[in-house]
Amino acid sequence: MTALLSLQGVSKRYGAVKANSGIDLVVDPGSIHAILGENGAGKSTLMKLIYGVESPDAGSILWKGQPVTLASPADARRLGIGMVFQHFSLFETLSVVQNIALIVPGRQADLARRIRALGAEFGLEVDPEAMVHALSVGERQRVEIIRCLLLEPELLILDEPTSVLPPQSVARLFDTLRALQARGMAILFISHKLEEIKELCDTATILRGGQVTGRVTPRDHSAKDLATLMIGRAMPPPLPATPQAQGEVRLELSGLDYINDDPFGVSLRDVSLRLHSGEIVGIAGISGNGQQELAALISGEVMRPGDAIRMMGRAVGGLDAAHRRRLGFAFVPEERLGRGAVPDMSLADNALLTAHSAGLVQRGFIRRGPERAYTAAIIAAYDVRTPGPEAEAAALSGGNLQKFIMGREMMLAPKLLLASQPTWGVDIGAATDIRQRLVAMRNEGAAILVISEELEELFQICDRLHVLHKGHLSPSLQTAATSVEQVGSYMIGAGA
Ligand SMILES: Nc1ncnc2c1ncn2[C@@H]1O[C@H](COP(=O)(O)OP(=O)(O)OP(=O)(O)O)[C@@H](O)[C@H]1O
Repeated sequence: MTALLSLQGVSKRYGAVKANSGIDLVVDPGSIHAILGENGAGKSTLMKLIYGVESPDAGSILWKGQPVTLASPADARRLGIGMVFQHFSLFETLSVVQNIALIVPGRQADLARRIRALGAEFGLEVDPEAMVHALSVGERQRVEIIRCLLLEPELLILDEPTSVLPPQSVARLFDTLRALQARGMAILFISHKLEEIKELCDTATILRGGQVTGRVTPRDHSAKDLATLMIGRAMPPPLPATPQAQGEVRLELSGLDYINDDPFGVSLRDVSLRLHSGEIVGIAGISGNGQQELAALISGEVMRPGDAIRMMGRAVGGLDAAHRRRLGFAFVPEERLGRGAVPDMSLADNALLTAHSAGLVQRGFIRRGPERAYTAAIIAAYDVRTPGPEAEAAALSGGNLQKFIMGREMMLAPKLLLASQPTWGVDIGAATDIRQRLVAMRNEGAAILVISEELEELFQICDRLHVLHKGHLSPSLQTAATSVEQVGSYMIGAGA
């Protein structure tokens, strides 16, 4: 059988960083092939070379046995290669169908019909007329996947497609991918979720430090084995949460109502919760059920004067984000690039954005030395793989940028931390580390609110859980006394 795609000795460097070196890869038609590796191992770079976003410095790429030069994604698409990116590439001010029409030929009315049909067939429902800015991360990803499928590729590259999908959608997506495979499509699948890889993929290529370090059949290995192969060492054991006496209330929402004037947004109804010092409370739920709105109201991105939101004992509804931070609040937003970090600014300047109170500014001037030292400390403590504080945020791999943003906020030792999707895109070793640090902060008395779609994560670190569904918050559930099934039924609005 001629390989659909083969790479021979492919290398790519960015300055001093060898992102890929001497990579050999063979992708057969109709196979689902995983690319495994820790954050910064070079997975995304490799996919960019295959999709024509970047050109290799050395080596060759063969498509159906013929050498090809992929000078742009348009070249790759012409051959039959489609890609869904980890960072979304949709225009916020256009509707779903308008975005798709930029790449997929056809009249908008026909496209809208096909979008609905594909959505229904593959469990990727999305309203073709919805404006992208009003969509949740999960919905945006659905749009990206649909856009690719409409072009009927022979090779589909998926860069962490499941990281924002709820469990039910992951199962449906896998059914979709198997159906596509049965029609002969090959799939390159990047994920940090090893159980998913074992379930879905026929073969896996493991990268470490930009080189291929192994080729395995994932089904024949335990997730623990795969993790060890990937990170080159054994995983640390989880840190148990020590029981805590309940401390003071650090965040209190009482009957919070929020009428969203965006017709595609979610309104919040009568949301109440209390978060004490020394506890981690999780907000579970499928994305697009009010998580963005809740985070915006708590962080101060959206202000609503009144008494419904209290932080550290003060009504903060009318205070802006900077003011809330001065009370000891820190925030990790869901979107890393854009909200979490300014892409074309250095890491040092990105650190300054929220850490200026940590002695980095004097009489209005930035103190470059302390700024650099502070950033270097984040990089070291959180194992952020980057050349240093001067690197641009956009040059970091997705997981490393997430580690940096989490580190930046946790280094502030806040009294109250709100973290949305704290380990999104982070490899299993680093995710374990971030969760351990959250538990350690809690053990030292911080109050932590975690918004996550990963139930496993929430069950692992939270003392209590609430579930958000269509803007309603479930009652508080003690993690030790609830079950995945009970939380799952709240997630789909079926109550307890
Ligand atoms: N545009 C760029 N400029 C400079 N360095 C880059 C650029 N893109 C990637 N790199 C570097 O190349 C290396 C590989 O990054 P890549 O994004 O391919 O990793 P990854 O395996 O996909 O990681 P993740 O799991 O975190 O997404 C990293 O050290 C990264 O910092």
